[in-house]
This record gives sequence, structure tokens and C-alpha cells, in this order.
Amino acid sequence: MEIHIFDDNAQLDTFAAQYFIDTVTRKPDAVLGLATGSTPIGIYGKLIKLSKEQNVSFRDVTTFNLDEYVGLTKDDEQSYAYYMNHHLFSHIDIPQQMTHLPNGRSADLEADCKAYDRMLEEQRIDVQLLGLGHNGHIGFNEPAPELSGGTHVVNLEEATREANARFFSSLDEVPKQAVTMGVGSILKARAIMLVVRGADKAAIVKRALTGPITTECPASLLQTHPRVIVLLDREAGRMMN
Ligand SMILES: N[C@@H]1[C@@H](O)[C@H](O)[C@@H](COP(=O)(O)O)O[C@@H]1O
Repeated sequence: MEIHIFDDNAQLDTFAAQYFIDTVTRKPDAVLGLATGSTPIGIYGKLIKLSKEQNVSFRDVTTFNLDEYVGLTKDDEQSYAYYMNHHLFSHIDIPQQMTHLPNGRSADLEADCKAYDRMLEEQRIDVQLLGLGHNGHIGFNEPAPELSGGTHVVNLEEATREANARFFSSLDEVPKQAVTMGVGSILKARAIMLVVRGADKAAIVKRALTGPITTECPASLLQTHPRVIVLLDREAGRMMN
């Protein structure tokens, strides 16, 4: 595992964005795995800026997002589809049809999960961006005695709903379920970039990266992957020395 600790969040954003740009420069039809939450926002901002400065096109790039809430439409400002358009897709030249998120409004969620997995089998992700939940979740794979390999519907933990309530007007509005890529699909990516910020995540960072490998801390499974790049701000990395 390659671990970088940054004094400054802007430096972290630049490092991550440049990694994605280098990936696309090397491989113009790269497949990128993308994430939501507050952690990647600065990275997407920098990616937009650097891609314009360096004249990098996303016209042949394909993207797959990790997860989506069940029940929200694409136009709902709290949906991850809206988030991705707002923070990234509408600012770069990627064709809309090359961007994929699980469909949380599908009439047949099971069939939709299978279709998402089929696409992920056909197109291996070159680099998967990940944030980290306070309980060690990645995507919306919550701690559990067993984890699903493929895309599936998940019941969100109350603590996860509470943590994400800041994006909604009240806790009641936070969906109780989500569709998430499974840990099997995440671990199939050629490279994984885990990004974590903030003192409140220092303990879970240490547990995920140096603790036992267990489904009770889904991010600990990343220890089994041969190419993980971890980007931490000083606070998130303070227990790593
Ligand atoms: N499903 C998302 C995760 O993909 C994300 O990594 C995590 C951390 O979010 P944040 O970056 O806002 O702390 O929360 C959400 O639950």
C-alpha cells in the first residue's frame, strides 16, 4: 500500500486529480470508478481545472459510480446522479451515455444490479476512487458478518444515515436503502485510490489499513489488493505514524 499524507488539502486534491489525468492521458478510453460524498468534491474541481489546462479530453472515457440511494430521481439534488453532473460531468467533455450509476429508481432493482455487474465484467475499472465511512464502509458496503461481491441493495445503518443527513434538510429525508457496487467489484479494479480527510476518521483509517482484515470493517479488505494508493490529510493520518 502506498500511503501519502498531505499537510494541505489542496495538495491532496491536485495529486489525486493529476493521477486521474495521467491515467486518461496514458489510456484515453480508460474506465474510471467514481465516488461521491464530501471527500471527492475538491478532487473533481481540480480535475476540471487541470484537464482544461492540460487539454485532456474525456470523450472516450467510461465511468462507473459506486452507489446511489434507492428512491431518488436523477433530478433530485440529493441523488448521486445529480451530484456527479453538478460536480464533474457537466464540466468536462464526457458523453452522458459513457457515465454509469446504479439506478435507485429501477422498477426491478435486482435486474438492474445484475445489469450493472455485467457491464463491470465487460469493462474492468482502471482506477477506483473511494472515500471511507466512519464505520469502515466503502461505497455503501456496511460492516456485516458477510459481504456481497456484486452490486446489491443495502439497508443503511442509522449512523450512516445520520452522517449523510447533512446533505438533506432532515434525517427523515435520508433514504433507508441504497444500491452499491459490491466489494468484489471494487477489488477487481486495477488500482484503487482511497481518500480520507479529517480527525474524526483517524481511528477508522488506522483500523482499516493496519487492523485485522474483516468484513466488519469493509475497507480492511483493501489490504488484500496489490495496488492501493491512500491519500490522507494530516488529521486523518495522525494515527498512522
Ligand atoms: N456512500 C458514501 C461513501 O461512498 C462515502 O465514501 C462515505 C464518506 O462520505 P464523506 O466523504 O462525505 O465523509 O459516505 C457515503 O456514505
